[in-house]
Amino acid sequence: MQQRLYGLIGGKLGHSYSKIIHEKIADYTYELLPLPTEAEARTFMEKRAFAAINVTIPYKQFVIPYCDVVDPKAQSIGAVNTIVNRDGKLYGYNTDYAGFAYLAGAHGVDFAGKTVLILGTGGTHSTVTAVCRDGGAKEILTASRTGKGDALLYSEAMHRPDVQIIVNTTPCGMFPNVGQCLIDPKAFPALEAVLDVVYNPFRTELLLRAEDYGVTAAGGFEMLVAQAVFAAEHFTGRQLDTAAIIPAVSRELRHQLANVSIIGMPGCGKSTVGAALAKRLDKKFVDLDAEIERRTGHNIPDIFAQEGEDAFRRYEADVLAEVAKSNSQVIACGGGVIKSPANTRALRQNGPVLWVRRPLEALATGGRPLSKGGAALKQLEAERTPLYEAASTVVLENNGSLGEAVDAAVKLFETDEKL
Ligand SMILES: Nc1ncnc2c1ncn2[C@@H]1O[C@H](COP(=O)(O)OP(=O)(O)O)[C@@H](O)[C@H]1O
Ligand SMILES: O=C(O)C1=C[C@@H](OP(=O)(O)O)[C@@H](O)[C@H](O)C1
Ligand SMILES: [Mg+2]
Repeated sequence: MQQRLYGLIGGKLGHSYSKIIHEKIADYTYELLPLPTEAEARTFMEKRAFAAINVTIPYKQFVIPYCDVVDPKAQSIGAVNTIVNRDGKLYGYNTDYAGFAYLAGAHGVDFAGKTVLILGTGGTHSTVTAVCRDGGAKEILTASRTGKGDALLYSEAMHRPDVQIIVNTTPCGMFPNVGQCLIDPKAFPALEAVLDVVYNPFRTELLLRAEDYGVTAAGGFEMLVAQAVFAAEHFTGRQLDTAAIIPAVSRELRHQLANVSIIGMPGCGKSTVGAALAKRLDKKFVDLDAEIERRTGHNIPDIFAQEGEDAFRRYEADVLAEVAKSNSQVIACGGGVIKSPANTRALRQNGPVLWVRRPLEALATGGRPLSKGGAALKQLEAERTPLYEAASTVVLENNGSLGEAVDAAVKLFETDEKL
């Protein structure tokens, strides 16, 4: 019997971060245990050959009858995500509940007296409903694709101007199908906050739009870490300093996974600083212009000369959409990337956007179709400054040596709390 087995069961576990998270907080080895079919899940649960497991889609309901004792909260929600084997008896808990409550609390979202709209009717819907209800929500509305039962259609939900908090529990906007969302936050005049249980990307399209609209927006990453920390307490039977551990682990992992995107005027040093920064942060370096040249088989001046700027912008948007979904990269963009709002959202979805500023007279101009120098460059700068300002989250003044610029960029990233 493998009584020391700790891990995660679920249908497909390809991109799970649970192993990394658990091994940061506890000293057991944590295995990813994919069980593609229900027959395999049944055999696994019947054998009980594990010390403790987490459970994910599609088995959170399925495992309940195998538990000898089910925590009342998990029972009423109808989902178990944590099972501990104590002397052959299985104890089931739901730490997603506390994980979601943590996420809301960490962002100052209080459900008391509020009208909440929950998107989706799947597994996480009942967990989120329980947190909202226990938190004293005034009214809880649900929207779904079919509008079956008590649910509204998404189109109907858009006509509820009383909605103050929106929670997405669907996989819409999740990697690899980023850039999609079910409703537009702009349709809700009383909106205060949007929470999304999706954690990859860090900011889904729904959250990016909510941020643009000026309301509190938080993704599921801290919920993922929090549910794991609460599960680790059950696994080990020890109380952890959750208030300190959850933010520390979230912060460390976010820094590890985040992209840093670099924007700024053509010739300001994005590619040069970016390549050095990637080495220092141990991230993959992607130069967007080089990637466009690689994928199209043409160099940038030729694309401008033969197909024009509009065609170049389409290549740029397509390549960026693909590149920006992956993690742990430094992405040096071309100077004009900020001309499209969809591009700036793509950059922002997985980390900070660094604006490199360099005096106009110091900008390199060679091989740059739009950098003719003189008055034209000054005009370009005047047009783009507000766009760089709006798209960026941090600013790097590149007016000393290259080494100084790279050191400053590393420091800006390491001290960034808004990743
Ligand atoms: N602080 C700096 N000191 C000296 N040269 C710099 C500095 N920053 C950038 N450069 C130089 O400017 C040129 C343009 O840099 P590059 O990274 O290609 O810019 P971008 O990608 O923004 O167009 C390169 O030759 C680079 O070495
Ligand atoms: O500013 C721009 O519109 C452009 C900047 C260039 O990249 P750099 O900023 O790296 O020179 C390149 O993408 C293209 O020539 C268009
Ligand atoms: Mg460049």
